[in-house]
Amino acid sequence: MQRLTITCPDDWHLHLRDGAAMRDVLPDSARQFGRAVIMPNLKPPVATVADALAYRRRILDALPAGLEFDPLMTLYLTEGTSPEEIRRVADESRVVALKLYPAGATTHSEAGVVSLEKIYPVLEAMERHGVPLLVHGEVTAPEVDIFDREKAFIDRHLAAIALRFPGLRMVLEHVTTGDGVQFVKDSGPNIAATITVHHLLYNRNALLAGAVRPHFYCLPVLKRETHRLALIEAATGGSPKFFLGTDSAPHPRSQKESACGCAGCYTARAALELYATVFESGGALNRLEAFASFNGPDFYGLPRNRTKVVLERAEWQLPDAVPFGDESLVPLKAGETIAWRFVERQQPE
Ligand SMILES: NC(=O)N[C@@H](CC(=O)O)C(=O)O
Ligand SMILES: [Zn+2]
Ligand SMILES: [Zn+2]
Repeated sequence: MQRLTITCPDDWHLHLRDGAAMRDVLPDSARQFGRAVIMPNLKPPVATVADALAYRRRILDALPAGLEFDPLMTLYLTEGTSPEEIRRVADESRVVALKLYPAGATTHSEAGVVSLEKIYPVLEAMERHGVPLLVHGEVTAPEVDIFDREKAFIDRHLAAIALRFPGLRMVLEHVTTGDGVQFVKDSGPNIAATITVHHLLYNRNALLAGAVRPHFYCLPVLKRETHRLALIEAATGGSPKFFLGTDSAPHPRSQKESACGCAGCYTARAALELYATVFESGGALNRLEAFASFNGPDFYGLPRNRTKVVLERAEWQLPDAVPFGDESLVPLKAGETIAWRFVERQQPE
């Protein structure tokens, strides 16, 4: 049996939700990942250090005994965020970044930013204090085609922010295009990106060819094959600027299989196994550890994990659905057989 032992990975972009739904999904992530950057798009948003620490406490209270998991919290950047709040973030190691959602770009982004110029004083404070800005990089202008919204965001906004705040550390979250990859590669070491496993596995045909398949609907939306190949090259190519961020985003089945379905793929059930599959088919299994376990902590200035995880090449079948509060949740690859299986986490000797 082929086995793969790597340093315990982290998930640098995760949606855990709250309450009973969170209790159902949290173990999937906490089993595989040592830490995760927890997205703040709750309703109401996690907007202050006090909110983030209260949310972190709820996560730790919901963590099953025996699992070691460190939630790295983020704040939702609004036009009301104050530069003083940035100083509080800089002084609080349990809060690691702020998340920028352009208003209307994605799930629970109503509280997001309409006018980027309004947050320049906050960006200036973040640059000064070394606090990273995590970006959902899509414009929302109705005349811009949904498949072009990432590139338009880079051209219209991200490039200008990078020029104006040259020391600002930024992560282009869930990068989905060759244009995004190129922007990150051409930028300094202060700019990086996370890559989801669903954008590595699928192009937009999965969503639209033959039938509309709502479980493949996420934002940014899946792109054409050339972009998927650019993402694979970025993830497996050895650059330290790209790291693992699942963007696992659970929504109840009833809200996915709907005339107005929510955006988000639930990938946490088999996240590491699916990344392993992608790296294996790219002939780059030896680079999985850097992508999953080294590049993220190095960018954030955090220590790499000391525990290890073991995967084995053994087939298993994902469930058709899993519990999610009062509802059910359909994982990515529901009912399908996959090639890698997570075995265990090992303590250092
Ligand atoms: N990725 C998604 O499609 N959805 C995310 C929000 C986000 O990360 O944009 C969610 O919270 O559901
Ligand atoms: Zn997003
Ligand atoms: Zn997300």
